[in-house]
Amino acid sequence: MTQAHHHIHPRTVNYKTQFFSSRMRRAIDTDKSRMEDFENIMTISKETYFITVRLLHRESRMLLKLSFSTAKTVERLVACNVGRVRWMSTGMEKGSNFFFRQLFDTVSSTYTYLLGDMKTCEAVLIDPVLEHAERDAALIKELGFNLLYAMNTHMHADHITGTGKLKSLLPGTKSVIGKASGAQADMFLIDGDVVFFGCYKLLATATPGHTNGCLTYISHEQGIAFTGDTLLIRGCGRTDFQEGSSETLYHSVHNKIFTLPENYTLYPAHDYKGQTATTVGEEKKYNPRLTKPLKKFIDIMDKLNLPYPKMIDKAVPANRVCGLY
Ligand SMILES: N[C@@H](CCC(=O)N[C@@H](CSS)C(=O)NCC(=O)O)C(=O)O
Repeated sequence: MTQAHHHIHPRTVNYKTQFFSSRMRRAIDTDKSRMEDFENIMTISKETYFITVRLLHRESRMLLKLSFSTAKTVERLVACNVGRVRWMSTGMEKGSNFFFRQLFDTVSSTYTYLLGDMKTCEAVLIDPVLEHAERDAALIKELGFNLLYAMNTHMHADHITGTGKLKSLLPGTKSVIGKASGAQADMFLIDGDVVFFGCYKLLATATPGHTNGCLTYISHEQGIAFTGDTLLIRGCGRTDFQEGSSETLYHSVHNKIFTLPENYTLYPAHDYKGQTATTVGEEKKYNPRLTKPLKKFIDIMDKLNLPYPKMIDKAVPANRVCGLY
């Protein structure tokens, strides 16, 4: 199922709407007299309403941000400083059963992400690296997770995926990749597919350009997205091999990533400068490539002149079978 998101301009909202849970209503009612100025931003998909309400606390000048969905899967209370919009969390606040861990490979500068439901113990791993399969499996076991899926954002060229090895270390794990990647796996995703783990889910969104099969995995509940090599922090994936196309990548980013709410945190597959995450708002403002018009972007990409990844001749054939699925 494909989810289309439309942004409705902020407008006054009746906070007594039936969409609020009693817990949330109580929280607002308790301090009602001190709340001034509220607005809401609504994101509507086919099945869910995501509503963010901003309430300004008159005395402390704190901005309370309440995000929730009518699907009742999420209720977040995020406090941030007025003006600075410093998010305290991305849905990983106290009380949530959402588990998130960013892991790193220093050789290929690859990030691997472990996500889990701490209540049901179901987990997924995004973009594992072969050389760290044992580390990842040990962590998963230690934390008591049951790894459902070893997922790839795309067919990597700079390292061999850890998927195959993880399947043998953690029997029952299924390999997952985009159908358009042309790779072999246990499960193939197309745009709009949803992967479930416990009570959480990831929406697979096609973002081709670096490769044909590139997917961005979005968690609307947590306000986070895993962009693979499509969008890097202040950069983007190269487009000079596999099925690379600068024009396609540009449209993927502008239509599928930059249309997400600006406070969504983005987690890339790589960073070469020691940065760990970014946001949609930051990249829309500061990405030195993707803030440019299409023609200029293509010109920048044509002139990148990057050396081929050292592992490409080994990695691509191995990843065609997901490191043996
Ligand atoms: N030096 C590394 C490869 C670096 C590289 O080419 N990274 C890719 C993503 S992995 S295919 C990329 O798209 N980089 C874009 C950029 O602007 O850096 C190696 O030899 O493995």
